[in-house]
Amino acid sequence: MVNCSPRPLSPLTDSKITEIYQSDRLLKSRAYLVTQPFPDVFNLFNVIDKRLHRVKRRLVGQGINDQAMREFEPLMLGHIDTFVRELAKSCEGGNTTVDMTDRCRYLGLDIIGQLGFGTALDLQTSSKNRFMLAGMDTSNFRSNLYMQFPMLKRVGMELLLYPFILTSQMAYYKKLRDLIVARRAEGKHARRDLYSFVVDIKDPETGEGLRLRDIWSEAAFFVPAGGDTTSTALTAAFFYLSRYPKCYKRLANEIRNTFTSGAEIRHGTKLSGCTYLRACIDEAMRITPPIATTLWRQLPESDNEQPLVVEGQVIPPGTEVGVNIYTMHHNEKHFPDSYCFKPERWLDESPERKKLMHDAFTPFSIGSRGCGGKAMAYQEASIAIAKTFWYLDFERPAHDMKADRVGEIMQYGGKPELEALDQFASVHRGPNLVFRLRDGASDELFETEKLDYSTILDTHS
Ligand code: HEM
Repeated sequence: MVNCSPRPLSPLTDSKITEIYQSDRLLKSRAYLVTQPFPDVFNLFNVIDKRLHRVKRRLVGQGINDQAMREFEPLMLGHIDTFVRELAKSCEGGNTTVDMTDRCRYLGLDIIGQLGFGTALDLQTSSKNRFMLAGMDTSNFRSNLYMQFPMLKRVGMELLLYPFILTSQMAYYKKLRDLIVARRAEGKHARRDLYSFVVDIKDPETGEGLRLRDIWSEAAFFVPAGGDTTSTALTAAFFYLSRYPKCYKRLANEIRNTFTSGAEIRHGTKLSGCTYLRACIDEAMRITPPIATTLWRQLPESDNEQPLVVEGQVIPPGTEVGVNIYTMHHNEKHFPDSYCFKPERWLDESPERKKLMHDAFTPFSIGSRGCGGKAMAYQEASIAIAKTFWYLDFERPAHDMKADRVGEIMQYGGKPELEALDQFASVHRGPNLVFRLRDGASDELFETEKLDYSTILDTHS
């Protein structure tokens, strides 16, 4: 193994995961600070100070907790129905292949735009705002580069990147700013969107509220964090289900025997009873984590009175420690035959083996800095996959070998894997799939176009 980055290696054990990510003393590494747009602007992602983090997290949490998700669900359903209708439209006029990375990213951004600013960005149905994806990619690439090699930012790498930043990233940043300005004009609590919670964040020491640049910085984190992570979970699930026919069949049976209509597919006991669906999502995120990287933590230089011990090793102040998510998810001790897509492992194994798996499965990370949007991610992914299986069938484009291979790499033992590059969030292409409407599904699906989702009430206990 070659360590290319100027970072310490991170030996892999599950007890390290808890000792590092649940430690009260280890904070996010100072490397996160390279993502600050200005030295005095912190967002929920890069804030290191514990007190300020708690204030931000508490307020933002109100916008994405279970209750908020229940209220937001009708609007989420509207975007997911559009997702399925757009897939169904690809069936018209022959076998058109659909790149699922694109489709899932459009869905992700439409949902986060709605949740964040109460606005429909309409990436799924119009190309107008799709430039946001390229801008977001450049922004993630740049942040990841500096997080891995903080020195590059200091030596003026920015000047070299500037021409690229100018074009795509600046257009994306301007769009975020325009969204905020438009939302601000409506008044603070005109809607219960994320903006309405974020805007109440105050510095615990000074009591000062957020400036435009602070809100912009929160948005610059939220859009990719909420919009472009669930999209990877979804893309990966479609990838593996198209390559494992037995899993496809078992999931199709579960969905089609649980529900009696597409409209019934929403948050509630029937959906949470679809245990194979949940196992497929977890297994897809295990093999292809939406964030596959090492989340570095650090003991502050000032914390030097008591030695910090992680698994018997003293961690000196300033040293960065972390466990790589992708590598842990492929640890054979926890996941035998780890390159094989086996949703059954989450259901059929003994309690001891299940514990071993859960100890090592951390796509959302754990501890106080773990993901705030886990409930939303599962809700969105479960409904999108279940609705797709309800209305459609899909398969690989057998007629086009080249299209079929997009995004695929062969791993050990000839196991197919969705190729994902670690740019903090995973970057991928494909899979290309061909869809077919199920018998009798067309009428119900296209009826959804006429629905007013804001009138759908939460009828679940
Ligand atoms: C499958 C989808 C998702 C995955 C795998 C995921 C994963 C993660 C991970 C690994 C972190 C920790 C990052 C770090 O330590 O630097 C994180 C943080 C976070 N995520 Fe997610 N995420 C997902 C979806 C979402 C969604 C949908 C939202 C909300 C709209 C969201 C909101 C957040 C927030 C607010 C944090 C910061 C938590 C804090 O520091 O307090 N995530 N996520």
